[in-house]
Amino acid sequence: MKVRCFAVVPAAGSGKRMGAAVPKQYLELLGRPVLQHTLERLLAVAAVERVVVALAADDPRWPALLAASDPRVMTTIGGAERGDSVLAGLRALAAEAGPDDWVMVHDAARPCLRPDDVEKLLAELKGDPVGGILALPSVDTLKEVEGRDIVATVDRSRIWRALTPQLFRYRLLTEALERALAAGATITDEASAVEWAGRRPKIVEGHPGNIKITRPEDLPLAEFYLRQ
Ligand SMILES: Nc1ccn([C@@H]2O[C@H](COP(=O)(O)OP(=O)(O)OP(=O)(O)O)[C@@H](O)[C@H]2O)c(=O)n1
Ligand SMILES: C[C@](O)(CO)[C@H](O)COP(=O)(O)O
Repeated sequence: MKVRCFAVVPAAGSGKRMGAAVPKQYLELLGRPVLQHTLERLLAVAAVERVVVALAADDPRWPALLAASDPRVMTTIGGAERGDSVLAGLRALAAEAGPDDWVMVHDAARPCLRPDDVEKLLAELKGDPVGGILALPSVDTLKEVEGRDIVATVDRSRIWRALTPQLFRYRLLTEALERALAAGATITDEASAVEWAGRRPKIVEGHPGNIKITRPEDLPLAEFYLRQ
C-alpha cells in the first residue's frame, strides 16, 4: 500500500524572545509573513498531501486566510507548549492518516526551508520503521559549565543540532508524544518524544540556512537565506 505524507506546522507560539508586537510567525520578511514563506516552501514538496497548521486560540485572522490559500491546508488550535500544539495537529489528522504514513513536523518559525532538504529527508528515510530529523553537525567547540566555570570539553564529534522537519511514522509519533507529555517529560522536539519511547531516530544532514527565527537578529539573516 502507498505510504502517504502529511505535515504539521506548530504556529501557536507567542515569540517571547523576539519581543515584537505580534508573534514572530506574523512578522514580514521580504514583504510576506514568516508563516506564509514556511507554508509555501512545504507545499512546494509534491509528496505532502495535507498540512495542518496549529494556531493560537485567540488568532482571529489566520484560520480563514490559510484555509483559502491552498486546498491542502487546514487549521487547528494549538496548546500551551510546542508539544501540545504538535499533538493537536496530529489528532486533526486522525481521520486521514494511517499508522505507517509519514508525518513531518516543521516549525512555523523556520521559513528558509529548502524543498530539496525535504526531498532528501524523505529519500534517506524511505522504508525506515521509525523516522528521523534534519540536523547539523556542531561547528563550535562545546563546553560543559557549572556557574561560570568550565568543567569539561564535550566530544563534539557526537553532537548534532536538531532542525525541522522531523519525519516520523504517524502512530509511533502520536503515541510517543501522548505518553511523554502525560508523563511530564521534557519534550522540545519530536525526536525527544520518540527517544523517550525507547526508539532511535536517524539524522539526515540539513542545510545551515534552515534557521529558526528566535531573536530580532535572526530576521536579516532569514532574508539573506530567502533571497538565495
Ligand atoms: N505553545 C506553542 C509554542 C511554540 N509553538 C511553535 O513552535 C515553533 C518553535 O518554537 P519557538 O521558536 O520556541 O517559538 P515561540 O514559543 O513562539 O518562541 P519563544 O519561546 O521565544 O516564546 C514556533 O513555530 C512556534 O510558533 C507552538 O506551536 N505552540
Ligand atoms: C524543534 C526545534 O526547532 C529543534 O531545534 C527546537 O527544539 C524548538 O525550540 P524551542 O525554542 O525549544 O521551542
